This record gives sequence, C-alpha cells and structure tokens, in this order.
Amino acid sequence: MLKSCANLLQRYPTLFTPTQLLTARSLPRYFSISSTCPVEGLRDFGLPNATWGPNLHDLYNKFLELSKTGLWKRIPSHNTIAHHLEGDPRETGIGKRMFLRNLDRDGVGFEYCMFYNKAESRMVCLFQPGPYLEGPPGYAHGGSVATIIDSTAGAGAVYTCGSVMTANLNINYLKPIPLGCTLLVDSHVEKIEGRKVYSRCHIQSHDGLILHTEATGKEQNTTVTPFYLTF
Ligand SMILES: CCCCCCCCCC(=O)SCCNC(=O)CCNC(=O)[C@H](O)C(C)(C)COP(=O)(O)OP(=O)(O)OC[C@H]1O[C@@H](n2cnc3c(N)ncnc32)[C@H](O)[C@@H]1OP(=O)(O)O
Repeated sequence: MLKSCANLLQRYPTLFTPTQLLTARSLPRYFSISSTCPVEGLRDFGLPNATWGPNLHDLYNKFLELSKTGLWKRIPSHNTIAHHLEGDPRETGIGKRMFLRNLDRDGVGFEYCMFYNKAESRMVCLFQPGPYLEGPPGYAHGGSVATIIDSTAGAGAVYTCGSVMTANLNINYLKPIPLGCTLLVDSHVEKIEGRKVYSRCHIQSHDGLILHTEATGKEQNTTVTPFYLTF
C-alpha cells in the first residue's frame, strides 16, 4: 500500500494532506486508486470498485441481500444525469457530466451507491468520501456533505414523486466526517402536500454508532426537469 501511495504522490504531489499521510495506515483503500477508470463511455458507477473499503463492501452486500426480498432496489448511477435513471430514452448533451461523477478516477471524490425502498419512500446512500472532498484537514467539506444529502434526498423524492427541484435544504453538522470512512446516508419522504415534497435525512457512521449530520429538505414537484423512471 505504501508503494502505491508513493507512486501516487509522485504523480499527484498535492493529492494527500500531511494529516492523511500520517494516518495513511488506518485509512481505507482509496490509496490503491485505479488508473484504468474510463473517461468516456457509459458506466454504472454504483457498482463495487477497487477503491471500496471493507465497510463499504459489507454495507453493499447487506443491501444486496435485502434487495432479494424485493423491498429494496439498487439504483444505477451513470456518468450523465440523462443516463442516471434506468430506462431514460433521451440522449445526453455532449460533454455533460453528472456533478458527483465528474472525476476520471475512482475513489477520489464521491464514492457511493444508492438503494431505494418504495414501500418506505426511503433512499439510502452508501458513501465513502475521497480525498478530493477535503474541507478541514482530513475531513469532508460541508458543501460535499450537503451535496450527498441533496442527491440522496433528491433521488428519493424523484423515485417517490417524479420530477422535483430542491427548494430548501436545512443541515445540522453534528460531527465532522473523516475522509475515507464509510457512511450511511438515510433519507425518506416524510410528507407530500400538493407539489411540495418534504424529506428528512441523516448521515451516520457505517456501524450506526456516530450520528454525523441531520437534515430536512423541501423539494418542489416541477415539470422543468422531467425524469423518466421505470421503477
Ligand atoms: C436518481 C436521480 C438523481 C437526481 C437527484 C438530483 C438531486 C439534485 C437536486 C438539485 O440540486 S436541484 C437544483 C437546486 N435547486 C434549484 O435550483 C431550484 C431553484 N428554484 C426553483 O426552481 C423554484 O424556486 C422552485 C421550483 C423550487 C419553486 O418554484 P415554484 O414556482 O414551483 O414555486 P412557487 O413560487 O409557486 O411556490 C410554491 C410553494 O413552494 C414554496 N416555496 C417555494 N420556494 C421555496 C423555498 N425556497 N423554500 C421553501 N418553500 C418554498 C412557496 O412558499 C409555495 O408554498 P405555498 O404553496 O404554501 O404558498
């Protein structure tokens, strides 16, 4: 691992902070970043890759197991939003990349996959923040935390109600999120009033012992950004 870390440092001298280097032995496997990630071409990023740590694998396998009951479904995650949703017949604009999938290497940014439970209007996101999301030394930037919350609650609202835009998002940052850890982002649609969709979301450590973040969101049903769903 230290050898691959040294190689990475040679190629990308500013990739890791001193804090991360000091704690490199205890951090998961984003140090073995694959250099074979294709830049172009359709790919489902919600599938395991070499940068996933053991805790992310464990959570993923747990939800795959739950999916066998039919209550949960893995949500595909392609590089462009037009392809993000299963069954979307539209072509995407050239050069567009979905915000969370806009890096050309695995493991450095938003490493995640989502599962949806229709009966509970619930979307969970298994999330491993990579080193490019750094805010305070060694920890995830608050904006990146807001992004994964917005994307999880937003996707949950889309799968529950169809096309929505986020109108409002309130976040309480309770405990900082270490880069490289595995998190469960858990959102559900709490209430629907006409075109208004109210969601609640929290982020906890993979073992449920630490509550990192709580959030409430309000999405507005809209026809501005029609999504095509086949759930
Ligand atoms: C698997 C798929 C993954 C996809 C996930 C994608 C997730 C990403 C989500 C996003 O990032 S979306 C991008 C960020 N959001 C925006 O850019 C939204 C910009 N704002 C708008 O487009 C409009 O303001 C909006 C559509 C949200 C509302 O416009 P409307 O014309 O529909 O609202 P209108 O002014 O008619 O108000 C309707 C109701 O909503 C309420 N409302 C509007 N804006 C609000 C606001 N900001 N906060 C709270 N409430 C709001 C408003 O008070 C009113 O309540 P009442 O019916 O009770 O009177």
